[in-house]
Amino acid sequence: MLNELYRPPLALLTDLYQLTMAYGYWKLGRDNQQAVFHLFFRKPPFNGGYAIAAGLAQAIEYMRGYRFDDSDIEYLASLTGNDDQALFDDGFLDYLSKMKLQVDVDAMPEGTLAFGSQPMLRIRGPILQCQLLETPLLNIVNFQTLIATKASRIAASAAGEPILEFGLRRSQGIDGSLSASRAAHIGGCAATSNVLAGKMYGIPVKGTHAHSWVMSFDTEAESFANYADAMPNNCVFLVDTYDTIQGVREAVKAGIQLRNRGHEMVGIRLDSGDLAYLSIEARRILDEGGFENAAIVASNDLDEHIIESLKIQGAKITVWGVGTKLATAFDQPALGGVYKLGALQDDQGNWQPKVKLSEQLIKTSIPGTLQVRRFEKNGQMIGDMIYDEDMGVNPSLEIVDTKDPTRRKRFPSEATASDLLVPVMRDGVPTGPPEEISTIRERAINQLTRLHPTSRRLLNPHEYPVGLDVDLNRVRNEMIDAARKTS
Ligand SMILES: Nc1ncnc2c1ncn2[C@@H]1O[C@H](COP(=O)(O)OP(=O)(O)OP(=O)(O)O)[C@@H](O)[C@H]1O
Ligand SMILES: O=P(O)(O)OC[C@H]1O[C@H](OP(=O)(O)OP(=O)(O)O)[C@H](O)[C@@H]1O
Ligand SMILES: O=C(O)c1cccnc1
Repeated sequence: MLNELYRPPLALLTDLYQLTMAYGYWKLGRDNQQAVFHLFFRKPPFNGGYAIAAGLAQAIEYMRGYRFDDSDIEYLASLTGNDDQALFDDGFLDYLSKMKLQVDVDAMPEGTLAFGSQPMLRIRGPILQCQLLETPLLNIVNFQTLIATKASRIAASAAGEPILEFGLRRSQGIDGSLSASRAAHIGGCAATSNVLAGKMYGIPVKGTHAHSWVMSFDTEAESFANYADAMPNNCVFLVDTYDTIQGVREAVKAGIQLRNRGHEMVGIRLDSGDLAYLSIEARRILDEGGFENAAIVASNDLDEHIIESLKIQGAKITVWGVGTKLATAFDQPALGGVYKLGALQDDQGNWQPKVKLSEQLIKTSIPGTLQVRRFEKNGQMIGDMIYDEDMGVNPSLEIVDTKDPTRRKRFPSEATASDLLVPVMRDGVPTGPPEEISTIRERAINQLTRLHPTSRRLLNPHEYPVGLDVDLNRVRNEMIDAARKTS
């Protein structure tokens, strides 16, 4: 199923300007000029200290099947410019119809902790092809990275208690929901209510019942009894349709009947009112009724901040149902990931680094063919270095902050170091099968334990050190000076 959704023809899933540039490169005979682009964000979302890389499997799936089919070519042939003449000529359309993707992609495996300014993906290949890929790669990776990060924050606030992702009904369209469910699981959610996402991506699915079930019977007691008859092995009773405390008492009665028939009630769900107070009361009633192990699920517009607050209030919630605020990344609906040219090969086959200037240093691009090296000591991540693979790493192991060049840090030589971008595609062919989602999820959880808690905290986290290798920093400064002089 994963293959079907991202299966071609999806080559038109790009901005028109990518095709106008592609046309220009083709006309100039520059279509095969080799280029390197990097995909990165500048600042972790939600004012947090980190992001969790996600979406690579779908990005690879998208590229793996990349082609323009006959109907795509027909559509492109129908586009006209302001003189009503065709936008693209037949030779170019023929070229597109025969084009095979020849890019090399190096990327952070999904579930890797990512920080500002560092490439999560590096795409090298014919400039025309790299350019066409910009928009779909950003579309796929930006959203999943955003949601995986949100889920990770929510999971952190629940401190190990399971989160059920309930976002489907309020998420942004069909793939908005499916990829949100996938990314939410990577970020730490235990299960989803989205059955198609469960089937497609191998995510556990879970569900309770709605208020409509209770309302469809004359009494709440009758609704619980009938639900227990129908679903004895999955009984979570929604107790807040009329009076929550009375609802919990009815759940206990239904639970006793169920137990007499050899089944155990899973728990209850609260969906309104003061969740701290009601969960404490519900716990007492359930315990007194002999249901010490019954779960108390809570839902109702939850996010990491409300969950944190409920925990401080001593809420007795054991399972958290989170929908809207998670699947729509409510407080920051987009990750500002960008895709920038790093280097171009000249006629002699030499790589020429490229830079884009900006008033703000953080927005000035980083030239070169970049790699990210992560340093760790005593099992803790101590900082990341962005370096140019062609220049290598300066033996000083010193980094310079990308925003403030006066801030520098030197890594100890005994620190362990690993490069984060690994080959995932060569000449348009994936280097291996997609990873299991459980492997990705475990990677995210494991890496978080290696990030210092001060960088993990939800509010005003300590900024994890990321900087440029000193040689790369010097070359970048020289290029900035030279570009300013000529502009
Ligand atoms: N003890 C609590 N502390 C902090 N926030 C809470 C607490 N209990 C519930 N909330 C949150 O308060 C928000 C709004 O709750 P509100 O009381 O408006 O809705 P409600 O009780 O569900 O009402 P309705 O019956 O209209 O759905 C929700 O996001 C909910 O998760
Ligand atoms: O609040 P969220 O985090 O988005 O979680 C999903 C919400 O969706 C359902 O409500 P809805 O009113 O749609 O249906 P219901 O009648 O089953 O409660 C559910 O009861 C949750 O409150
Ligand atoms: O199973 C549930 O309780 C559920 C599913 C979707 C949305 N809200 C709740």
